[in-house]
Parts: sequence; C-alpha cells; structure tokens
Amino acid sequence: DNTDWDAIFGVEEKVRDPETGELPVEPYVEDNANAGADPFESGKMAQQFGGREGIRRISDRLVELNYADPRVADIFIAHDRVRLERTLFEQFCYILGAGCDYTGRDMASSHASLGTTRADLNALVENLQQAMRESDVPFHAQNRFLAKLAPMSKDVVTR
Ligand code: HEM
Repeated sequence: DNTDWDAIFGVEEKVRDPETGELPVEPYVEDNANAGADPFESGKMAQQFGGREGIRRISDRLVELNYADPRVADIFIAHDRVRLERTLFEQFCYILGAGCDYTGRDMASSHASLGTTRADLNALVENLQQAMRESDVPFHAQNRFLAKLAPMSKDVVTR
C-alpha cells in the first residue's frame, strides 16, 4: 500500500550535500572562537606538525583510530564522518597556527548530546598521541598541543 510510514512516524530523511558529501546541521554562527583555544602565534608548532599536510594526516588518522577503537567507536559511528574529518582538520590547523579558519560548532554544543565520559576522553587522547607519534611530531610539541586541548575537557565530557 501507499502508506507513508516515514511521515506518520516523523522520520526525517537527511540528504548529503552533493558538493561536500556532508549531512546538514542546525544553523549556527561560524567563528574561530568556536575552536575553543587561541592559536599558537609563531608558526613553529605548525612546522613541527608538518604543516597543513602533516596536520591533515594526523587529524584524518585520529578519526580513523576513533572509528576503529572499540572503546569509543559506537559514539563516532552514529555521526557524520565526512564533516568531522573537515572540522577536526580545520580546528587543529587553526590552533596550530597553520593559517586555517575553524568553521565548525563550539565544543560544548557539538558534544552536548554524546554522553561522553572521562574514560572516552582518555581513549581519544591516546589515539591522538598515537597519530602524532606516527607522524614523528616532537614529544614536547605533542605536549604543548595537548595542553591547549586539555581545558576543553569540561565542555566535551558530559557525564
Ligand atoms: C578535547 C577533546 C576533543 C576535541 C578537541 C574535539 C573536537 C571536535 C570537533 C572539532 C568536532 C566537530 C564539531 C562540528 O561538527 O561542528 C567534534 C565533534 C564530535 N566529537 Fe569531538 N572532540 C573532543 C572530544 C571528543 C570525545 C572524547 C568524543 C567521544 C569519544 C568525541 C566525539 C565526537 C563526535 C561523535 C562528534 C560528532 C558530533 C556530531 O556530528 O553531531 N569528541 N569534536
């Protein structure tokens, strides 16, 4: 029969943007302040991360590790990987002073409904450390970057 069960149950089909391949999100104001940290000024950090190319490799690898990590995969699988790869790269590139703008949402609103724990965050940090290590980022530069991200814990850990 022709019953439109989607309409009856209020199921909204989300369609990926044909240009970007991303799912739509609720409107928000784009602002570099949404990145959650001020950028390093000197360009030294960007260089130690291998410039934009190196940063891209690290942010993509982090996403890959998270999607494959049984500790946190369930949280990631339910969300838009295409968008996350773009916005995570932009955030890292912006904070590391490699000259990008961050166009994503702020940390509190983008993590509000995820129910993330401190243990989930620890898993993510381990994966980031692995990604940076694989790209030969000097240890002190790894730690300077992690120190920039650490204050975001209060926004991304919600239970
Ligand atoms: C300091 C730590 C973290 C940083 C810097 C960070 C960064 C980001 C960024 C930039 C976005 C994209 C926002 C947007 O789409 O506009 C995002 C979204 C997301 N993050 Fe995180 N994140 C952190 C911690 C975590 C943790 C611990 C988890 C779970 C284990 C997590 C899971 C996710 C998921 C699933 C999304 C997609 C949400 C959606 O599409 O609605 N994040 N994060």
